[in-house]
Amino acid sequence: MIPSGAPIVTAAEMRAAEQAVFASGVSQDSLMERAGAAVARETARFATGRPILILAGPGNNGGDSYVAARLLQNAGHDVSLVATGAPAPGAAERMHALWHGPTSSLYAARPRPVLVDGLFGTGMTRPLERGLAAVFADLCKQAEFTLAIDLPSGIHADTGADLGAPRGIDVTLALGALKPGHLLDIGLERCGRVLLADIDIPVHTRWRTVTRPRIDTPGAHSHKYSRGLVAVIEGAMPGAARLAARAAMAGGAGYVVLAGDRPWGEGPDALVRREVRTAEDLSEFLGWDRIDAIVLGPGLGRDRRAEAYLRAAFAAPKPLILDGDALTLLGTDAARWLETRAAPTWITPHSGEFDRMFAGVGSKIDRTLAAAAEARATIVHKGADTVIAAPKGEVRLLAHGSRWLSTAGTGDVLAGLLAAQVVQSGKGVAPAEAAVWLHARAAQLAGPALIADELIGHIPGAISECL
Ligand SMILES: NC(=O)C1=CN([C@@H]2O[C@H](COP(=O)(O)OP(=O)(O)OC[C@H]3O[C@@H](n4cnc5c(N)ncnc54)[C@H](OP(=O)(O)O)[C@@H]3O)[C@@H](O)[C@H]2O)[C@@H](O)CC1
Ligand SMILES: [K+]
Repeated sequence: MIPSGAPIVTAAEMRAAEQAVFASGVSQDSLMERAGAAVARETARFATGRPILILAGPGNNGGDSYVAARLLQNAGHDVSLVATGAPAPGAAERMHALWHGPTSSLYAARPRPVLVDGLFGTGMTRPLERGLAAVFADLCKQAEFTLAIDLPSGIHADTGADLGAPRGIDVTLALGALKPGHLLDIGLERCGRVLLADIDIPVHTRWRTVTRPRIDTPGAHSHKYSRGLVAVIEGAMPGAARLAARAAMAGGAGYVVLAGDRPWGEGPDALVRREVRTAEDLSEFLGWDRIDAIVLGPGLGRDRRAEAYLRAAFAAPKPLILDGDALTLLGTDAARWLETRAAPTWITPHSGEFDRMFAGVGSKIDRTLAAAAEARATIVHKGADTVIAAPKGEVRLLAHGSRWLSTAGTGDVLAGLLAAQVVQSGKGVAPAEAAVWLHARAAQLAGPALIADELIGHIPGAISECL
């Protein structure tokens, strides 16, 4: 469980925020006392009287450990401490000097029921040394409850990459703000439950976790067109487009048209069919001024006609949602193509599609942000760690994704749901954030081993939580 709408900052931004606090007259010691007190509070809450082993690394993460150890001991807990080296000069060293309880070296450490990991936090620069990682993993394994201070040692703060983090961390207490490492890559699965401790460090960022949207009940004068018309374009695999169209309907669009060469195909009776057999037919249809958003890509195919459909959709001056085969067709020229569009565009690649379209280095956030700026499109970079990025620098990270979403068709549902949010809530990151939240919530409501068709049935339930 990760707090919704919580700010996310990189290690460097966190350090800068700390420096600003120091510049305002707060000492490093008092900030470390705040951090250590938060750690002690949460540890005590979960320890329920059991003996505690605290691991203290050489940096300020270790400094937090020394504070927590002292406060827990003063409160009557049975605390022992393991130090992996001499504390760094400054606050950590001073906090070390204030600890008067039992201390051992890592290799002499005996497991205890409660383990607090204060080895490394945002300062991890390289993989854990093998011997240390093995002892640490063993102590975690033998503990009944493990809490990591700020980040599990062995998770890269900015990327979530695995630098040797153990399994079995129950709670990670993020200090001041979430870091990308809590939500990305291996970090997402190794942090356990993430709690956020407010230690009074103001942070300014455009990166947040996805929040529940507020959705308006249709007004007294609402009608099918005012609630938005979504056009979904069918292709070689019509089931995918049908899923997108049904999801747009369930997502609250007022009118959904499925355009393709199967004018009397299956689907709900409320789904309007429009016969489109050629790119010319499609261009003519997309010229209809009632259309508020177009979905292209689910099951489109990659043949000549698909390419011509893509060109027709690009030429239409309407909000456009591109997924699946449309993204594959864009290929490595994606950014060049996308940035030519005057109307807003959203693309929803999974990592394979994203990597085929965009180069880039850094974390998933860095790469998605760079691609969004280059393509001038809002990108929903799907995965267990979904990242939404907009051209002007906003980022949203999904904190409650369901692993059960990794089945065929769930992406088509997301594309349709996104179109429904685009026609209802406008530009940029907001509709993408709403769609991603509803999609994830519908998946939770659908439960394990869900299939995409069932997911659609749970969208209204997810919406009802947003009214
Ligand atoms: N500033 C403050 O007052 C506040 C800070 N806070 C706390 O401080 C944490 C950040 O502290 P930090 O910057 O000191 O980094 P930290 O994570 O302790 O590690 C740095 C040390 O580890 C070393 N090292 C790195 N990787 C290594 C490896 N693989 N194997 C071995 N060594 C390795 C590295 O060595 P070096 O790379 O320099 O050789 C350096 O000595 C933050 O997460 C939060 O808990 C909060 O309490 C708020 C107040
Ligand atoms: K840690």
